[in-house]
Amino acid sequence: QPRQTATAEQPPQPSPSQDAIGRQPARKRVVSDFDFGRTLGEGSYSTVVEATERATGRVYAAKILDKRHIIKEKKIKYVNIERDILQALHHPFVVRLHYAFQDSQSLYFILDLAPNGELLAWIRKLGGLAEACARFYLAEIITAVEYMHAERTLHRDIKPENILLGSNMHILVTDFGTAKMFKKDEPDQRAYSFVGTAEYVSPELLTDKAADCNSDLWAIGCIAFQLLTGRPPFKGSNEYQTFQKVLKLDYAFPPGVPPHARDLVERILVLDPASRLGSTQRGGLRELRAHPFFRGLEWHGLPAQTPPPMA
Ligand SMILES: O=C(O)[C@@H]1CCC(=O)N(CCc2ccc(Cl)cc2)[C@H]1c1ccccc1Cl
Repeated sequence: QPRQTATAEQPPQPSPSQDAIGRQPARKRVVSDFDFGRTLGEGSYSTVVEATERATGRVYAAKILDKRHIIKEKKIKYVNIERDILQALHHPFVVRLHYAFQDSQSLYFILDLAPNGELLAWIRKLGGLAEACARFYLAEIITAVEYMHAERTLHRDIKPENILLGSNMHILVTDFGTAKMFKKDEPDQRAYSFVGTAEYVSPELLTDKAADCNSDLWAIGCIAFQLLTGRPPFKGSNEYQTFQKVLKLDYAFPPGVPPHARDLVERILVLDPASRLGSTQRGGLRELRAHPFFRGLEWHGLPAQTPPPMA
């Protein structure tokens, strides 16, 4: 590519390998580009540690997976799915994958750091959020899931442990290892290969193993209940007992839940997926925005709003 000679009128054009303002292209990162620090969390197939990029001082969360363990547990497919979906999703409420690399032992996902931890910890600490907080964070969760569904992606394991809080106290949805991204022309937009976490699993997944957008909607209903009361609606002494409660819609509100909030949960936690408020058959999650519980909430521009103080 002969460099064009700069003339008075024609400033030097950056060569194709340089981006617009002449910066170096994004070089493939390697392990030695980072200093790894304290452990932030342990998953069944991964460890998340703080990672500082030496060249810039930027601090990230590094999700490190042991290759031998992944192979032994036959999870290679899930790792590739997580990588592809993280790479494809770009939204302020979805954790961002900055770099992905590997060495002989491990795979590394360099992700946004979420300094304020899991939403679950806040719910437990406060015993449930004040109505204004519950409204705001439920709206952010609905916004994030609506974006994923628009990208033909089912999360399939939405729960307060997978909803992190950034330094600005906005949400960052994480853990896409069990998500499913459909191709544009895929006729059957249902997934048959995975069961989520017992407290948030939908009845249709337990009966006919099929999960779709309405199953993520069910999880939103469970999270709404938990944001308001401090506990998930369906909780048995073991997984089987929890499944029984889900299938029988066996849950009850404690006293003190505002009527509009209760009504919203009751309209989502419906056994028939198509009849749920916000179901794909009823036009999708946007239907939730019109519910009286959200009266007064400005849905547009949530990422730019200041979250209400966590209480
Ligand atoms: O998708 C990519 O960017 C590459 C493509 C080339 C490649 O080899 N990998 C790793 C594939 C892989 C997945 C699981 C195990 Cl146990 C080993 C290798 C992919 C990869 C690299 C780093 C981190 C994750 C992944 Cl999936």
